[in-house]
Amino acid sequence: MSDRVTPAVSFQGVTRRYGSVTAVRDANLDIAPGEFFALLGPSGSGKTTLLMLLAGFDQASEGQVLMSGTPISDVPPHRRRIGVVFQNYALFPHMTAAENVAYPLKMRGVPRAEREKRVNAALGIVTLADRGASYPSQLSGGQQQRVALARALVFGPDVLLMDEPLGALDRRLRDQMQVELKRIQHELGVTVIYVTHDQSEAMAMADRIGIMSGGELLQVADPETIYAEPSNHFVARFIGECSILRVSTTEGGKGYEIAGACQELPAPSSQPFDIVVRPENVVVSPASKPVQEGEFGIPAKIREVTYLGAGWRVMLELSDGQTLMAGIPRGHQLAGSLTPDTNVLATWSPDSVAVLPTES
Ligand SMILES: Nc1ncnc2c1ncn2[C@@H]1O[C@H](COP(=O)(O)OP(=O)(O)OP(=O)(O)O)[C@@H](O)[C@H]1O
Repeated sequence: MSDRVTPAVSFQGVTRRYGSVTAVRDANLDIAPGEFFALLGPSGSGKTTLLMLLAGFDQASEGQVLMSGTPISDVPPHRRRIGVVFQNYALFPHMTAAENVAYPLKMRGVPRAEREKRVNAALGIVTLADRGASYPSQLSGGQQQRVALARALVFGPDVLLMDEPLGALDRRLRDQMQVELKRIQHELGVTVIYVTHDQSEAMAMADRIGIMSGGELLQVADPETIYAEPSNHFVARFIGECSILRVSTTEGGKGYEIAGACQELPAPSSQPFDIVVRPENVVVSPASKPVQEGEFGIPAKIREVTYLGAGWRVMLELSDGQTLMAGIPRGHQLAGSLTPDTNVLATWSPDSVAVLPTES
């Protein structure tokens, strides 16, 4: 993010404790205006707590939260210019869609004529202009979530917080809504902070992702960087599939060795280290194939084969017992002979792996 732009949202040294539980620990994070930021992590990692602190439904134990450079601890939730959408829509069942959307405006004392204009515009944005008179029970899950979104957007918030907003929808509808949400965000230029535990959703939608575990922000980066250069084992495993292999350097430090296979390749100075290998970067060849210059090659044995439709996922075992996952596309020369106990050669380009410090 550019240094010149005042962040729409900043968390500065934010910690939140509940008795002996530290829900968020020393969070430091700047989110740019108009950014789509995903908070991704397993259940209980502190994602919702961060949102609640920003929305004003909770107070930090330490540190401060700023919006557009101004600390907001004394600003009540309804004055923070933040819209919130949760997984369970939280629509009022006795109000029509239009009345639901009008509610925040009514609370803010917006006159009737202006209210109607804005409600129609908000329902138009979520492509429900013709359903204003419907009650929530007459709408599908996806439509109800659109109404909730219109209600969060109707007063023109600077920041939109979404906590697992698509969690209750089936896969197909979720994919559609992802595209829709991106369109709306683009159209309005609103800053979005989006909580999810679904890594593919975060990858598909976010400009940047913050990975949380145990109350800590482990890595904040764009999706490509998180995938290609995870900062530790947890991030590597949480985002996509991978194998993490223990590596040692060869004598003289001129190369590295995995399960007895050596290659003259540049190695990091801290030893030993691990590498993260993504299955799509592993090429599986007949065992007799020689290793080409510039690639890392290692003999392996097929342990398990899983058919995925578009190809196969194979689990390979190295001579020291480490496992390596590889993707085999349809039409691959070994497609017909992918059987357990077959000896193969696994190769990859050293550029395609991430290097990580060893973790015990
Ligand atoms: N009001 C509270 N009182 C006590 N502990 C709480 C409270 N709110 C959250 N916690 C604890 O703080 C930790 C973080 O919770 P949080 O809801 O922020 O996680 P999350 O990542 O949003 O999880 P999920 O994906 O399940 O919603 C958890 O251990 C939770 O039990």
